[in-house]
Amino acid sequence: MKELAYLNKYIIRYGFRLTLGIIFMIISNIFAIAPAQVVRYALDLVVDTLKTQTLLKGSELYDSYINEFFQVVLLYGGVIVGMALMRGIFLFFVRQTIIVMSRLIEYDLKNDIFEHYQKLPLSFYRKNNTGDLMARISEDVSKVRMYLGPAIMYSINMVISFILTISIMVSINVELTIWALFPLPLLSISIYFVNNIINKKSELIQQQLSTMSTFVQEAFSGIRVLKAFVREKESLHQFDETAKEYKYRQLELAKVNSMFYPLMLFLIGLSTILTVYVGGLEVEQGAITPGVIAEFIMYVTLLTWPVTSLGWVTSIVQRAAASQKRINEFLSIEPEITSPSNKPFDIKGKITFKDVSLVYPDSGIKALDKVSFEIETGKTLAILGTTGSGKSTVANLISRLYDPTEGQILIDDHDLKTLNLHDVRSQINMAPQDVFLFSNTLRNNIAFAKADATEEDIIRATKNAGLWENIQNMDNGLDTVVGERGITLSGGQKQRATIARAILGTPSILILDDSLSAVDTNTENEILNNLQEVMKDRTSVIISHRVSSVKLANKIIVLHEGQIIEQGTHDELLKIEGHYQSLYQQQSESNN
Ligand SMILES: Nc1ncnc2c1ncn2[C@@H]1O[C@H](COP(=O)(O)OP(=O)(O)OP(=O)(O)O)[C@@H](O)[C@H]1O
Repeated sequence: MKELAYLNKYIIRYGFRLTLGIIFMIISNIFAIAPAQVVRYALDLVVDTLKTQTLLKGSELYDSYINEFFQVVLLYGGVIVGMALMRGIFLFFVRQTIIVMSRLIEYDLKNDIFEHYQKLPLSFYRKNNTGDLMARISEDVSKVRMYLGPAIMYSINMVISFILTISIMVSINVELTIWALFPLPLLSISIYFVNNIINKKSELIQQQLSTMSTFVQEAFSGIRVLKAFVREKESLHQFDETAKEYKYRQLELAKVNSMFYPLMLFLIGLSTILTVYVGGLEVEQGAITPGVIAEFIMYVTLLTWPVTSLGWVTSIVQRAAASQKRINEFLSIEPEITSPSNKPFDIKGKITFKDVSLVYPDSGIKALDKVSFEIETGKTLAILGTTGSGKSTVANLISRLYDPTEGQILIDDHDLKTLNLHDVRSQINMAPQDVFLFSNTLRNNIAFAKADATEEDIIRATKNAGLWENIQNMDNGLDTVVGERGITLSGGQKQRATIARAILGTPSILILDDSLSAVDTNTENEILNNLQEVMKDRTSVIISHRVSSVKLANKIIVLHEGQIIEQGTHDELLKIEGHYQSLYQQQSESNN
C-alpha cells in the first residue's frame, strides 16, 4: 500500500477540493438520513389517527380533525421530497469536487509520466516494449484514478454514513440495531471475494483484447505481405481463434456478474426480514412504535451501499496499489543523460573526438574503440565504413543520445557533457538512418523541426532536399497525409522528407545518417550541391556506404569494427591505395 503514498503530493495539491467534497458529503448524508425520522413521525401519526378517528366518528370535530391530519401528512411528504432534492444537489457537488479532483490528478499524472518517459535514455526504450509503456500511462493510470476518485469518495461516504446512521439507530434501540445490521458484514465480505474474481476475469479479458488488437494491428500494417503471400484465409482463421477465446472469457465474466446482484439482494432482504421480525416483537412489548420499523428499514437500505462499497473499495485500492507500483518502477529510473547547465550555448560547429569509445549499455557491444578526429566549423565530415562499423554511433554521440564510455567529445572546444543539453540538441539536426514520419501531412512532418516555419521556409527546404517536384505531382501537395510511418511514400521520398526536416531549421551541425542510400546518383548530386549552399559556414556530417556521397567532403574517415582505419580527403585516400580506394574502384565499376 505504501506505493500509493506517491500520490499524496497530488492529493495535497487539490486539498481544497477534497475538503469541500467532504463537507458536501456530510451535508448530503444528513439529508439522506433525516427523512427516515420524518417517515417514523408520519407513520406513527397515521397509526394514532386510525385509532382516534373511530372514537371521533359522528362528532363535530371529526371533519376538521381529518382535514388537519391530511395537511400534516402532506407537510411530511413535502419535507421528505425537499430533503431528497437537497441530498441530490449536494451529491452533485460531491462528485463535482472529488471526482473532478481525481480527473485533474489523472491528467497531471499522465503528463508527468509522459514527461519522464521523454527524459529516459534510448537504452530504456530498447529494454521495454511499447505495449508496456502504453499500458502504464493508460490502464495503470486509470486504475489509480479509480482509487483517487470513487474509492476515496465512497470511503469517506462510508465513514460518515456509518457514524451518523448507526449512532441514531443505537440511540433508538440497541437490540434491533444489532439484528438489522447482522447480515451486512457478510455482504461486505462476499462482495470483496466476488469482486476479486471479477477483477481476475476482467484482467484475462483485457489480456485477450490486447492480443486481439496486436494481431489486427499487425495484420493491417503488414497487409502487403499478407496479400502477396495469399495468407488471408489463415489470417482469418487465427483471428477467429483469438476472438473465440475472447468470447469465452467474456461469458465466464458474465456468469460471475450474474451472481453479484442476487447475492446482494438476498443479504439486504435478510436484513429487512430480521428488522421487521425483531421490530414486530419489540412493538408487541411496547418498546418501540411501529414507525421505528419503517425508519430502521430505511437505515438498512441507506447502509447497503456503503457496506457494498467497502468490499468494492478494498479491491480497487489493491489494484491501484499494484498499478502505482508499476508506474513507480518507471518513475524511479533516473535519466542517465541530463543537462548540467541552463546557460545558453550557441554552437559554431567545431567537433572534436578524443579517444572516444562506446560500449552500448544494453547489448555490451563495443561500437567505437578509441576514435579521434576533428572537424572545423563550416566543413564537411564524411564517415564511410562497412555495416556495423560504428558510423551511426558517431552520430548518436554527437547529438548526445549516448555518452561515451571512455574519451571526450568537444563541441567548439567545450566538453559536450558540460553544455546545455536543450541548446545542443536543438542546434544539431539529424536525418536518422531509420526514417520516421508521423501519420500526418508532409507539411507538419517537415515543420516538426521548426514550429514557426513559414510556407516559404518549408518549400525551400523541400527544394533543397530534392523533393519539391514530387510534392507538386501529389494531389494535395504539402497537405498530403503520409499514412502511418509514411507508408504512402516511396523509400527515397521518405528519406528526402527527413532531409528537408533536418535542414529546415538551418542547424549549426547537420548529420545525414545514410540518408541518400535510396536516391539515384543524379538526385544525390543535386542534393549534395544544394547542401553545400545551405550549410555554407555550418558543419555537416555525412554518413554513407557510397563513395559518391562522400567524395566532396573536407575530411573522410573510414571506420572498420569501431576503429578509424583511414582518414583524409578524397584525393589523399585514393593515393593511400587502401580500403577507400578499393571501394571507390568497386563502386565506379558497378556504375559503368
Ligand atoms: N542502440 C544500440 N544498442 C546496442 N547496440 C547497438 C545499438 N546501436 C548499434 N549497436 C551495435 O553497435 C554496433 C555499431 O552499430 P552502428 O549502428 O553504429 O553501425 P553502422 O556502421 O551505422 O552500421 P550500418 O551501416 O549497418 O548502419 C553494431 O554492432 C550494432 O549491433
